Amino acid sequence: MNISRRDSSIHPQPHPEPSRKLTHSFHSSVIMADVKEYTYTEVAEHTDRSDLFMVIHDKVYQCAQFMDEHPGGEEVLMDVGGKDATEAFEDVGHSEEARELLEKMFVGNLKRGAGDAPAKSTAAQPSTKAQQAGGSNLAVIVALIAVLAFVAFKFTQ
Ligand code: HEM
Repeated sequence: MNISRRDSSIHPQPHPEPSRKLTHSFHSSVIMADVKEYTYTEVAEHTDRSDLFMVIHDKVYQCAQFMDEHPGGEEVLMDVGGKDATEAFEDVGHSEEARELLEKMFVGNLKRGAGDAPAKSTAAQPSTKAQQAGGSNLAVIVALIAVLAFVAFKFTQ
């Protein structure tokens, strides 16, 4: 009798805190596992008006239900069906509202293979920044020339 009571004190019940943490991490991994991954080859199989996938910023969207509603028309969506539409989508300068609509069409993430082209978003960003930097450099040069011309003009008088 006494021995069994002493046994239970040697092996106390586990503290509730770590077990709660374990449950939490278990749930997060279940949520992560729920997000489907598509290869480019899989995305390219969905090009029908009634089943149209497109990739924007490495996320895959099912746009079939949106064809009639798109303010830019269905043709532009058909053109990028089964492809990476990041450039086309960003070139138009879509609003925040358009980006919120995208969330409802999300079906999974793009799984980029070794032979696949790199993300268009990352390829486009440096050139845009370089262009912006080039533009501001030009402004500085023009301002310098204006100041030098003004100083030269003052000297000649
Ligand atoms: C599923 C992805 C897309 C969604 C959710 C979407 C959503 C929208 C929305 C809400 C507008 C109204 C203006 C705005 O709020 O920005 C719009 C306009 C437009 N979209 Fe899209 N769009 C998508 C993909 C595309 C693609 C791939 C193109 C290709 C070029 C495109 C071309 C246009 C054009 C040209 C307009 C302007 C229409 C006008 O003002 O006459 N969109 N889009």
